[in-house]
Amino acid sequence: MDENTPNDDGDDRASATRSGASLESDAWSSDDGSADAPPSDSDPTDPPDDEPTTSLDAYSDDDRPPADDDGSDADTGTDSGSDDSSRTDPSPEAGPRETTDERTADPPEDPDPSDRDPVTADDIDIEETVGVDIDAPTKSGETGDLGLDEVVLDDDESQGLFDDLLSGEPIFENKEVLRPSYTPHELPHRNEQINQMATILVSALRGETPSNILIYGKTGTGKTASAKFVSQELESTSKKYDVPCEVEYINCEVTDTQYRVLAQLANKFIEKNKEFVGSRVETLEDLRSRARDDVTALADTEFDAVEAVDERIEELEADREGMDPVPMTGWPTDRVYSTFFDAVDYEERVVVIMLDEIDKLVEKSGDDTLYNLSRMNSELVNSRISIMGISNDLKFTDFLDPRVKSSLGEEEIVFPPYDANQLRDILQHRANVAFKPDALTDDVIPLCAAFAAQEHGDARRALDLLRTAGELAERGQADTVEEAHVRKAQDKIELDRVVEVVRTLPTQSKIVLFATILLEKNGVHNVNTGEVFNIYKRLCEEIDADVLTQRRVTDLISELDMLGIVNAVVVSKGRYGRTKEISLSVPIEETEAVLLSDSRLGDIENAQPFVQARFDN
Ligand SMILES: Nc1ncnc2c1ncn2[C@@H]1O[C@H](COP(=O)(O)OP(=O)(O)OP(=O)(O)O)[C@@H](O)[C@H]1O
Repeated sequence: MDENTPNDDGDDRASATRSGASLESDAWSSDDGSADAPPSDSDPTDPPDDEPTTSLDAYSDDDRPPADDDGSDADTGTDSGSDDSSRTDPSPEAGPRETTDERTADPPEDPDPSDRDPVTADDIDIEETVGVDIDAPTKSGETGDLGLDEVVLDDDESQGLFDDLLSGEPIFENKEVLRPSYTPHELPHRNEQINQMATILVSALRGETPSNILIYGKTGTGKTASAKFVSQELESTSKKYDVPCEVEYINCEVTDTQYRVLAQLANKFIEKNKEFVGSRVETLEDLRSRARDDVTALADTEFDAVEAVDERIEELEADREGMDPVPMTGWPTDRVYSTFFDAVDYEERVVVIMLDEIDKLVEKSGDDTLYNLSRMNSELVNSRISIMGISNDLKFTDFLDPRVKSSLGEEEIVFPPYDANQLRDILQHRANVAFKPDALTDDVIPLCAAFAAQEHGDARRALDLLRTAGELAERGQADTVEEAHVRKAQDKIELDRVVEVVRTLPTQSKIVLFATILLEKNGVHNVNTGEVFNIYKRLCEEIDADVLTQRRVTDLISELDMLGIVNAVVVSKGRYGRTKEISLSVPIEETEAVLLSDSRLGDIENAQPFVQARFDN
């Protein structure tokens, strides 16, 4: 679903791109050299922009860790030192001894210059570097004969790197509250859905099997947050009333095969069973020792003699011995299934299995897991299970076996997208905890909410936007977060998304995109498929990649269009038929940098001749 979003945005930008120079006029533009230019135009002296938090940053050649600054100082030092390069000239006239004389002439009182005579050229280099680097004579007022101690002292000075950043009044009170990993205690505008879930799951607290639930809704509509909130409540209430009820959460995007789902569940229950056995054995051992002293300790227990307690302890210990965890690979699936089955049925309990991104599991490995889980209740003796599936793909049940479909969808709950007002409330709740008082100007939250509402009412996006805007303000050492920070944050997040999409493209699509970029960089806008294909072919030959047919390349262009990376419009050329005019919908420099970070495309050292050749044809 996310994939559609860049497409929309891309169209907007594409129209701007298309209004650029015509094919002929800029054909020989002076952009030529820029293919080799560093991708980012960020100012390397601006420390805030250097934070490597965005994926784009990773591709920026301008990013230098602060240590590089020191490095460049060192370079400067060496350069200035090289003014005196004659001193290190190994020619007979300028030997090491002369150098020493020149240097030792500076400090007024050298205790015994003659002692220095045997100094070698190597020694001089070290002194020279140290002298220039740390500027010691001026600082300490001592001689230029510096020891390592001074170097260490100078290091103390570099510890000021973070002082400036720390001294700025921080904007955030608790940034973690805005991160996706934070589970909020309050979920405004989700009361209805939360109550629906609670009404269904309350049967678990009565020892009955709750109906299976399917939760649908677009990304960022609070499905996971609400489901986790309800599970926490369920588990804490079950503890309060001492009812055995547990919730197991599985993210099927990560755990995406039947084997892994069953193994993960089996291991969780094995772990719990071991804990249960451990505490039971402890209690029984205590009982046994009391009963040995006084048999009446067994009154009101299920045991009539100390031997019976012994037997039970032995049984439990044997059980514990047999509780081997399932390895993450290697067992036949039936064995994993039966291990899970035995583990879950070891004790009396009601288990809710929460399968987040359940559509990913079905997509990857079919509906076997769901089938097996949904028929388990008819065979379980002590326990009961119920499935809570969460999906942002409304149609995934179309691929399910009808039996699974009907059993899984006993109850369905839909999470509608948030509108701008709802997002505003959500942001306000979080902002109260996340930011210092008065750190936000009045228009920040409404603007974040409005941007996110345009994108199918995604609360995650709204929170990201608010956090990024805060971070940008903090890095710019601003006192408050302002509208401009939100707009900058919106651009940054959009760019990060583009970078991620481009980075994960298949190589062939990357070559096609690179061909389009090369043309556009040379001022050739609204290129047609044939032109892209010609450059594409040459690039493939250069890096030894398979050359696809023009038809396939046209398909790849359509895919890039669907991802919002290029905009391809079919135009009629009268009697010459129809062709596709392609323009880029993403920022050129950044996209090119991402493409060149691919090891295969990075091999293309100078792409200019390919584009030149196009004009020669
Ligand atoms: N009503 C709400 N109140 C406060 N925070 C919310 C609310 N709804 C969503 N959020 C926050 O938005 C972010 C995304 O929510 P969540 O992960 O629950 O969405 P989702 O619908 O499960 O999305 P996906 O399908 O992509 O997993 C989380 O950080 C969550 O805390």
